Amino acid sequence: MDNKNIKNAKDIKKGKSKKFIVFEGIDGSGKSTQAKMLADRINAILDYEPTNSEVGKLIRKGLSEGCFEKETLALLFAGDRVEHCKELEKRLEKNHIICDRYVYSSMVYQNTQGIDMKYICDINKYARVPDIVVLLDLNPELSMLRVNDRTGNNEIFEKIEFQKIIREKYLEIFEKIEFENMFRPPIYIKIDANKGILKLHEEIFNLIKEHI
Ligand SMILES: Nc1ncnc2c1ncn2[C@@H]1O[C@H](COP(=O)(O)OP(=O)(O)O)[C@@H](O)[C@H]1O
Ligand SMILES: Cc1cn([C@H]2C[C@H](O)[C@@H](COP(=O)(O)OP(=O)(O)O)O2)c(=O)[nH]c1=O
Repeated sequence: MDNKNIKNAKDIKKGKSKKFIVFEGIDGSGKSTQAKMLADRINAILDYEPTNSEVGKLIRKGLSEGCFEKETLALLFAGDRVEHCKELEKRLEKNHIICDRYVYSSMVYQNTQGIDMKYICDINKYARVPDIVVLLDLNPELSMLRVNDRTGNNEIFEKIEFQKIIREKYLEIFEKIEFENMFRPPIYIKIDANKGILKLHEEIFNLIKEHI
């Protein structure tokens, strides 16, 4: 498919192996919704980060209570990812795996909080590079409207000005800079997420099915 937002498609071996697919985007961009719909459609296992491991639970506590230094959070996210990646290879022998957030979230959020990008990459160096990354791009004013419709407390990151910076950082790493580094995936797809849930799902499925 001729889509200017798909990069590096030549490198992927369609149908040869199960794929590790990652969804990224600002809070409320629709990652969880779309990751689940795609997982159901292609019969994939659905993962997410922070995970539900003990480290992941600690992270969620830290996010809601604001009780960790940013340096500590960066290390906890990396540690949670090490645990997540431990069994990934084995699980990929049998199933596609879709993950809601991954190392790119650390590159964007922890860097925005002031942690050096090289350090973030170093502490995440054992993270497996995904086959496909889907970036859901959305104006934070729209995403925050969606999030405020959700029940539960807003976490510390769910502030509109912060989300604007996060969106820009995603676009920046996606367009050129850090995606050129060790975590550059064979395929990455940027999608305008400002459309209905079903329409967005069809668009994502049509782009992904070319490669799995
Ligand atoms: N395309 C969409 N249009 C309108 N609302 C949406 C859309 N996708 C998701 N939502 C709603 O917005 C909220 C945030 O979606 P969610 O998938 O949890 O986002 P994320 O995982 O990126 O934070 C949820 O209430 C969800 O039902
Ligand atoms: C995976 C990851 C998430 N985060 C942040 C982003 C989110 O604000 C928060 C919780 O993730 P998540 O529950 O996926 O948030 P949402 O559904 O609102 O998108 O953790 C990081 O800062 N670094 C990371 O490496």
